[in-house]
Amino acid sequence: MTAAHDFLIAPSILSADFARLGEEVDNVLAAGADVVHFDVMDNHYVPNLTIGPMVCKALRKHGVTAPIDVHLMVKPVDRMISDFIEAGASYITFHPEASEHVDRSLQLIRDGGCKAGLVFNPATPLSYLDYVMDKVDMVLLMSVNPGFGGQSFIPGTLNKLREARARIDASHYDIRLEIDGGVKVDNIAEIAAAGADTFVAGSAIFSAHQASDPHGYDTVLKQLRAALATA
Ligand SMILES: O=C(CO)[C@@H](O)[C@H](O)COP(=O)(O)O
Repeated sequence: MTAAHDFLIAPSILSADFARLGEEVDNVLAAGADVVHFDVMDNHYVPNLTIGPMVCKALRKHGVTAPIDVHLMVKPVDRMISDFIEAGASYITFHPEASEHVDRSLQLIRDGGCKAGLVFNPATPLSYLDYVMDKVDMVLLMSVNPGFGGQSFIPGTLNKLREARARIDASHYDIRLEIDGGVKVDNIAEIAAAGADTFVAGSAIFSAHQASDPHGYDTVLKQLRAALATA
């Protein structure tokens, strides 16, 4: 199991104010976030449409140096992989059922100098990892059905996390186990105890910054870390 100090918190910018995206990203990173989680939706693989490589490039140009974790919810995936490599992504993850050639897509990501990952919807079996564990740097378990922020954590994901953690530990590869969907201050410790080491949180973080609480991001990130310390 990953050491507690290795927990990473990745705010999902899906819940940020897109009209002030650069400032929003600066503020969550200044408040102690580790990674920028970047949700790409195509209104085909998932029923929503968000942002593409130009926005990733713009964040790099704006001065963001933190890792950018690009979650591709698109089909097909390979063209977007090349574009996000060029745009400055750090991690690129995709859904295996959205790629005709999973091994090739993983290799494309690594050949471009990025870390590669597979994403599992709540009902997608972990068996997609068979035969490609050596090409994976990240396993991302969705704890909601993809497409929207603000949904509730699906409790069955805890058992799936335990199963994924066992697979990763048995593989002896250096693979991060990320969880995405409905992560909050009151459930993050239980999620960590089930094996996750990287935590995407959208609404929990971005809803914390309000006019009445200008330090909301600091407060919620401290609360998430304090909860993780108990895991
Ligand atoms: O990829 C997705 C949704 O498809 C997520 O990254 C959500 O954006 C997480 O939002 P919260 O559940 O934390 O509000």
